[in-house]
Parts: sequence; C-alpha cells; structure tokens
Amino acid sequence: MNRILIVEDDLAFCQMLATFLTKKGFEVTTCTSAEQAHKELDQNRFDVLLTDVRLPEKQGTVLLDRVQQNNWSTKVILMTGYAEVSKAVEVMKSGAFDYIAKPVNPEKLLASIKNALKELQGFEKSAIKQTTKAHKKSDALISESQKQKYVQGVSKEAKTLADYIDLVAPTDFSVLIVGQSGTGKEYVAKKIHHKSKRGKKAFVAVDCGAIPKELAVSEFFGHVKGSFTGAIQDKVGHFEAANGGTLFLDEIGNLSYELQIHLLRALQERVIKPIGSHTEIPVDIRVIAATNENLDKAVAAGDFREDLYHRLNEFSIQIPALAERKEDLVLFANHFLSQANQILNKQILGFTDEAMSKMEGYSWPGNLRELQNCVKRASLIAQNDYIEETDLPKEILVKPEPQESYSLFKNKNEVQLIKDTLAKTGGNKSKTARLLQIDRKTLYNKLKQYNIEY
Ligand SMILES: Nc1ncnc2c1ncn2[C@@H]1O[C@H](COP(=O)(O)OP(=O)(O)OP(=O)(O)O)[C@@H](O)[C@H]1O
Repeated sequence: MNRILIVEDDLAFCQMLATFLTKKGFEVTTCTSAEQAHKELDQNRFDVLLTDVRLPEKQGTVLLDRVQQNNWSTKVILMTGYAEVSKAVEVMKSGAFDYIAKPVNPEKLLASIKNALKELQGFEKSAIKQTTKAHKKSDALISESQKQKYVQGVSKEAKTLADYIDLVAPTDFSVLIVGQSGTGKEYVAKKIHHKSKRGKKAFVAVDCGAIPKELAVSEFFGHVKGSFTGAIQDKVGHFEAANGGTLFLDEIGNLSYELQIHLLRALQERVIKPIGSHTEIPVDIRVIAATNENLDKAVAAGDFREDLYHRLNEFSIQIPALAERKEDLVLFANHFLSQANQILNKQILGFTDEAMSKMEGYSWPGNLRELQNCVKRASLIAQNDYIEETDLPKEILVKPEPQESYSLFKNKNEVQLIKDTLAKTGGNKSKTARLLQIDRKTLYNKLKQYNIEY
C-alpha cells in the first residue's frame, strides 16, 4: 500500500484529505506542523509528501529541502493558495513534483498523486491506478482532442509497432502488450480498439493490480443486490460493461490465481454469471492484456496459468522503451508541450537546442510518462518562449557515467556494481536503479537475490 504524509495545519481540512485518500486505498499519516513532519519523515518511509506551503512556524518548503538533502525518493506535492502560485513555481524549480492550488479539487489531487507514484515506482506492482472512472478523470484538464491524439513516431521501431497494430486490429485475436511502465501500453490498446470493428463500442480498462482481492469476482462479473453483505444494489461487472467492445486488462501479472481461473472460464465459455444470479449472460468481448513483466517466468514459476497465458497471447506486441526510439523523442516532447500549454494556459514555443540535447542524452526509465511529466514541470517553470536547460529536472542534466550502463551490468560483477552504486547514491533505490538503467522492481529483485542489505 502506498504511503502518504499529509502536512496541513488546518485540522478539519487535514482530516478531510486523510479520509478521502484513505478511501482511495492509501495509507495516510497526518501532521499539523513541520516539526511533527520532520519526525515522521525521519522514522518512516513515505511515497508522497503532501504539504501546505504555509505552515504555522515554518514554510512547507523546509520539508522539501529535507527530502532533497537526504536523497529520499519521496515525491513532494505542495498545496498553495492562489496568491502563492509564484512561490510554488519557485519551489518546483528546487525539485517539488507538483503543486495543487487551494481550494483543492480532489480528482486533480488524486491525478497528481497517481502521477507521482507512477514516476516513483514505475514497475512496482502497486495498486496505484484506481478504477476505469478515476483513470479517465486523471487527465481531465487536457482537452479531448489532445488527450486522444496518438503520436505514432518516425523511428523504425515506431513503424514496426504501427504495422503490428494495423495487422491485428481488424481481427478478433486477443493481444498481449508487453512493455516497460509508461511506454504507452494503454494507448496502444485503445488504438487497436479504435481501429477494430468494435471501435464504436465500449473500451473498458481494468487495472488488475488495483482491485481488492475480496471484490475481484464481483468487479469482473457483477453481482445482484443482496447477494452478500454490502451488495446494496445490482452491479454490472467489467465483462458485461465491455460487451460488444474491448476489455483491457492492465498489469495482468497481478491477477490472483483464483481470478485467473474465473477469467479463463469466462473467456472460454463466453458467458458470465453475476454473483447471486441464476442467469447466464452471453458476452462478446475482445481482450487486450498488458504486462510490464516477463509472464513466461511467472508461468514457469507456476504463478500464472499457462492455459490463460496462451488464451491471452494469441498475438503479442512489444512496445519499445523510449530509450530505444530516441528519434521519436522530439515528436513526443512537442506533443506533451502542447498539452502542457493547454493545461497551464501558456504559449511556450518549443525547446532550446541545449535543452533538447540534454533530453536526448537522458535514459528515460519512466518512458513516455516521465517525459510527459518532465515537460509539464518544465513548462510551468519556464519564463521564456522556449524551454531551457535550467527548466529541466536535475537528473536530466547529470550525465550518466558510462561504465554504469546496463550492458556492462549484465556481464560484470553485478553484486559489486549494485553495492558501489548504492553507496554512491547513499542507498537511494530510485537513483541507484536509474544509474544502473534498470527499473526499481528489478533492483529490488536483485537485492533480494544477492542478499544485499540496504
Ligand atoms: N502514442 C502516444 N501518443 C501520445 N501520447 C502517448 C502515447 N503513448 C503514450 N502516451 C502518453 O504517455 C503516458 C503513458 O501512457 P500509458 O498510460 O498508455 O502507458 P502504460 O505503458 O500503459 O503505463 P503503465 O504500465 O504504467 O500502466 C500517457 O499519459 C499518455 O498520455
């Protein structure tokens, strides 16, 4: 469960935020002063720190400084009154992840937290994405046309991806999309859906990692009123909601074994029965699943059913990491810039050559999502017509040391390299993973595998 520390001196507001975020599945700790918050930060690890800019005895920015000085991976989101937006822009420069203007719009706050966690955890199997509904609202500020705009890219990899999409879209094959976090798996799934004969019907996206285990069957297949405690009204499950259209199962590797059995049965028999109902409902759906992990390994380890794997994998598409399609970077950066201009009501024209060359030299472990967040932040900070080097986050400006590339990582003494890098970053896992150009999940697996304590 992701942990959030809220620091806010207005007790009632603080409680309200805590209740809202707890309901959304976060583990929340609250503090009403910077002093209390310092203690919490020293004793516990938080994924997100949500702090008011103005605290009674100190500015909330001292907490940001604390996080920065200690190299903690905690993402800091500042809450600020309208009049303090310029202050927020200033602190964004020193590394805050985002700022939220008061009065706080809960959906915007949730979107920002979700974004922060995505960037922070990339590959970890955590239940960040909420339901389809919350997912859709997350980028509520971007106009429909901008949001839907699919940038294809010009690289060889982009061309291959486009060819695969065109090839499989008109069929009814189930598709397994494989790619690192933030590479655009959901975007590709939507593209396949829109290009298929089901394009005008529903596209239902489900994050398999975000569904509480006890509710999973009801979420997928629905229930009738009174069928269990808490079933206060009939509920249509994802299968029925997607009838005639496409069901997108994100993070498929997170499905419990029990649910895998239910899912396989529904896909084979093409009928579902809501909990408590005696009536079978025929369903006609196409399934597109996505994963950022190696499902072959999960199958070999007995964690993922082989029959379901084959059922979902009638056609598979691998999405390249952004680092493997650098020719597309300029296109995506400009696309995200026009989104940011729209959100922030700015008219930034582009990037200076120096800024673009820094961006091209960076490895983008968080892929398109990281680029999108980076451009949004840089746009907020930028004072001139073009985004400049100084508007970019620090990690992009630092040149990675060449000997720490992943290719060497595979061949050399892994244990020593991990230990050295951890020492260099003061134990900061995100930074270590970034330097080693692997994702955090892989790093955690390696730490476990080699028994490295940190
Ligand atoms: N082809 C594209 N054109 C324009 N924007 C894109 C494209 N692909 C991805 N994006 C943007 O990049 C971000 C990440 O995309 P998406 O959510 O599809 O990635 P993902 O691989 O499904 O991520 P995760 O594994 O974390 O769920 C989205 O905010 C989306 O707006």
